Amino acid sequence: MGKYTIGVDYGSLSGRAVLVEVESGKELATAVKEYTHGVMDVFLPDGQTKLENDWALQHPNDYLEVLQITIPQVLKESGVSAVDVIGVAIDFTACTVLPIKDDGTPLCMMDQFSNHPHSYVKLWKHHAAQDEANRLNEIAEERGEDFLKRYGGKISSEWMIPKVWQILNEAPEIYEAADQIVEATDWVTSQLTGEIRRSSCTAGYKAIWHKQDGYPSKGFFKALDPRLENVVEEKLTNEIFSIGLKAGEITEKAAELTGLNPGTAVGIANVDAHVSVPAVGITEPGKLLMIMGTSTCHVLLGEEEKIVPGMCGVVEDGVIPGYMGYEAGQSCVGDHFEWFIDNCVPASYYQEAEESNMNIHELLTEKASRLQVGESGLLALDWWNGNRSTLVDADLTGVLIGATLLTKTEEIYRALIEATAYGTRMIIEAFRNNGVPVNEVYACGGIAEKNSFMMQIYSDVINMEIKISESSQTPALGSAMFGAVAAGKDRGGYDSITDAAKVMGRVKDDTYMPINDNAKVYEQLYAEYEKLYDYFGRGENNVMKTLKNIKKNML
Ligand SMILES: Nc1ncnc2c1ncn2[C@@H]1O[C@H](COP(=O)(O)OP(=O)(O)O)[C@@H](O)[C@H]1O
Ligand SMILES: O=C(CO)[C@H](O)[C@H](O)COP(=O)(O)O
Repeated sequence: MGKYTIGVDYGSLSGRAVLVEVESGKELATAVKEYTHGVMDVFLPDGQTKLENDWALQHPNDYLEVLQITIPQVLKESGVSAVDVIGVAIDFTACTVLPIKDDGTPLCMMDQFSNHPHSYVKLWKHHAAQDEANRLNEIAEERGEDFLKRYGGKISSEWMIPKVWQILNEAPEIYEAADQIVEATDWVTSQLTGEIRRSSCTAGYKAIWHKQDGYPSKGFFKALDPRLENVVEEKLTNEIFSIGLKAGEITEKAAELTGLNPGTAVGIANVDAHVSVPAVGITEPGKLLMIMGTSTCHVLLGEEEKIVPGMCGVVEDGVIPGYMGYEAGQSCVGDHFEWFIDNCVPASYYQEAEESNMNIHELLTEKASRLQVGESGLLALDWWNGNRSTLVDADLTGVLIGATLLTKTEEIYRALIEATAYGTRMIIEAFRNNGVPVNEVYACGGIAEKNSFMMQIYSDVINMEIKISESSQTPALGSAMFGAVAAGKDRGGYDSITDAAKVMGRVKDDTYMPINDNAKVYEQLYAEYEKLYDYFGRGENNVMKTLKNIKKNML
């Protein structure tokens, strides 16, 4: 009898489940549920409580709806009986965090807090804790804190401690009422198993936890704010579980919600980017995976703990047990194009797209692909949502240089694509220059799947071959693999993620190869990008921050 495993991937706008055959890695069914509340960045669900600039919240009930709708749907669509599903695991955007009570109830789902913005889930791209991040980085630097090096020299405002501190600063009553502040991936997993077991992946990359040293010292937290001295014991926990372990089993309550059998193995939770690595078959150093969607994450394995300025983090066992897992990223990739189509594309283009039976991205891509490299005379910086790597500064903003009265919409679209490719090259060079080899490049995610023109640009800009994931649901497949590992070989799964990757992870036969002539021109353009990057990003011209301050004072 065949055995099956389910992975659920929670993205920025929707959750997707995939049901996979364990012995072949074949995906039998997929189901998607858009979040009912989407991303809340203007109002709370009451439609009245206004959110400030740089906020991005979600509703935890949307995550439970994903389980309730997609899991029964993949079971039904595949015709697989729940008895034959041996494991399940999830992955999530991160750092996406929420305050909860000890029994798992999110504060925002309690009447007294439902109108309080700080009681909701803070999505990874909630950037309103930048002040806290800045202060944290200053204090850590003054104290010579060793951990800073492991996070590329700076802790991002997207990560756990700045977000926790923001809650404490702006809503001490919420901080006080929370028994724990937890990553959404660990919370949803606890809704399946009945117990919170925090993952080494989320703790390591997002909460400054280290396998040998644990969290930063009490002295450090006290230096941030005396009220934070015991934050680990009071709101986090010292007990961290390695990815690849079993988090528990499906409870009776979770069985009712999902249609799975009680007792089904549940894997320790993962992050969407990291979980994708084994799903493309990577289990060794030197192979960088780009997970390209709303944002892009770059994940890479290494043998040793090297210090790479501006990376997001290096975590032992953070991706594949036995290796150092490196992460870097760009906070705005798909979002870059989304902003453009929402704000800068004339109605005539939409009309043309409709007449040509294309979506607007496809039309703009098609028009942009008719241009020669360098023909538009444009160059952009990809910082519309700040810069995660290598500058770690959410206060940086976008730049477009070279526009004239003749500049066309598709030229700007192409310049924005190119900007994200230059940003990726900057990251690859940072790894290489600091002793972490990048010998091969892989890509997965919505953009790697949907936009081959963009992938060709990336190949030309980085001047390397790019291999593409075979799965269109790579993170969900990775989670399904971790579900099979949680079940273990005795129950029909695998004993390690490396074993699972050998069978279940794969890439397409067709790859992108750099086009020499294009690569030569991109070399010149990249040199100009590098100059702008340093000029605006490293303090020579702080105009972006000055403008932000003026804007803040006007609000
Ligand atoms: N053809 C396309 N070319 C470039 N970007 C696209 C295209 N289609 C969608 N996008 C962008 O991709 C992002 C969604 O990526 P996806 O991987 O599906 O989601 P997520 O990152 O939330 O997992 C959106 O920001 C959207 O603007
Ligand atoms: O920080 C991350 C992972 O560490 C991701 O950028 C975040 O999870 C969002 O992912 P996506 O672009 O797929 O929505």
